[in-house]
Amino acid sequence: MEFQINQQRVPINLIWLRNNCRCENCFNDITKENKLTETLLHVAVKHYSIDGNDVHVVWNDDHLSKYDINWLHSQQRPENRPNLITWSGSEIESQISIVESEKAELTHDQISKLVESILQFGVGMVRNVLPSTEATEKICKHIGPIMNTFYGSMWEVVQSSFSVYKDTAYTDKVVGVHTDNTYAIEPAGLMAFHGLEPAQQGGETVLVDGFRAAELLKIQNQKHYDNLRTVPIEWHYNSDEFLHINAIPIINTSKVTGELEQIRYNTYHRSSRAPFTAKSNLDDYYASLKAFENILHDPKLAWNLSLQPGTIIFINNWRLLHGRRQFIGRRRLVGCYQSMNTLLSRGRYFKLIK
Ligand SMILES: C[N+](C)(C)CCCC[C@H](N)C(=O)O
Ligand SMILES: O=C(O)CCC(=O)C(=O)O
Repeated sequence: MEFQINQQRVPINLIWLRNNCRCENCFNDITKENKLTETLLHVAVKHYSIDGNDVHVVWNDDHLSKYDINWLHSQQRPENRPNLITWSGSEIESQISIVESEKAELTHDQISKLVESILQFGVGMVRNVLPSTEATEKICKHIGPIMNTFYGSMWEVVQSSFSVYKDTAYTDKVVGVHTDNTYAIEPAGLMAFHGLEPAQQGGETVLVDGFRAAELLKIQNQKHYDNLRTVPIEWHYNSDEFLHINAIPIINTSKVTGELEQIRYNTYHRSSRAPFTAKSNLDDYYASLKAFENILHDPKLAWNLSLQPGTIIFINNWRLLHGRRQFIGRRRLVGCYQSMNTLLSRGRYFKLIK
């Protein structure tokens, strides 16, 4: 049905409209929960009227509904998120938000700026933080709850943990750019790193914008892009009692908007199972994978930085790939994972997403 609203003809589905009535019998305005326990299908409008910003509807069963015009419009489209700005290399350093904390406290505006930077660029920083796990945790909790995984909640990257996790991250070797938890059903959305004890030599961090890499792949060869977007590939984490396996494509787009949503790439955790595509397509798939890796490893895309005590870097683990150079001597990072739900919820709280 089309409603004539402010000289505009606005197409509205009546079943949607009736099942989203906001009156006190249909909707709990305290809990924001629907009260209708099943979908009402056989609905018809007896008549409707417009009074300023309100649309009044009388339904065929004489039920009365009132809707705000702006709300009606807003519910016909996906939520708006800050414009994604993709980047290559260290150009990004001057664009991201770097907020200065005071005694591991952040103001409302500082947290909003940090979350906006992470939503836009995939990265943000907090400086002037006491070089301790406790101060790091306090800052991270300003964004929201910390994820507790088999690595623990606040975790550290030190070589002494290798015997538990048996993962290259817990060595002094180079770790190529990757996203974490590719083997998980839901990878951590946000990673915080605080370099409490930089190595004597080496250990620098490398960041790559995976969305920029995916954009470049799509421009270079749509078939390569489609291969990585459609073919599930199996990832695993296999260490004593930690046995995680999941098969998900490398490039994942939103089912609502079609926009890039998640990059999952970690060559260390790619399992031995063949990618889930026709055997006849496997050679092409590996050519697509190689083309993407060539882009990921292009020095022009890399932002090389050194994590120093006092600065926490927050990265969107669904978008940015991180890695590190090999190092000599003792090196200790602390940090945590936080969920994508937490990051996006904070974006809504600060009205960055609406
Ligand atoms: C970040 N933290 C120290 C907890 C884990 C380090 C290992 C991450 C693992 N290689 C993965 O790709 O998920
Ligand atoms: O050691 C680092 O800088 C990062 C290690 C790593 O890749 C990780 O913890 O996921």
